[in-house]
Amino acid sequence: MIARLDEEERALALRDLPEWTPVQEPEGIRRLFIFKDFVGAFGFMTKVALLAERADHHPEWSNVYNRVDITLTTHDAGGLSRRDIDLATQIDAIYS
Ligand SMILES: C[C@H](O)[C@H](O)[C@H]1CNC2=NC(N)=NC(=O)C2=N1
Repeated sequence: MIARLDEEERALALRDLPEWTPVQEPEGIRRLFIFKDFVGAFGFMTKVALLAERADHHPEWSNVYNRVDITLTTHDAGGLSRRDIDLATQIDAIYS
């Protein structure tokens, strides 16, 4: 069972993820990614999907044309966990 981060752990982890915004219901973090066009957005989604499957940790996301809106939360923990932080870090690396 993966643990939900407490307030202090969450604050510390989010220092290194300045582009991600804390959200509630579900408790998690959210970031909007913008691309030149749909091909850019979908190529990014393909890479994230492979990462997510490898980590057995999956994003809640939506795509409209060149925009990808991602929320990371851990259903098994009922909130934000280390898995979300790890996946967000990997997603940022793909985007940059
Ligand atoms: C059985 C499987 O390992 C679990 O359901 C995994 C899969 N992917 C998951 N993804 C996310 N975001 N949260 C989870 O709790 C989760 N659990």
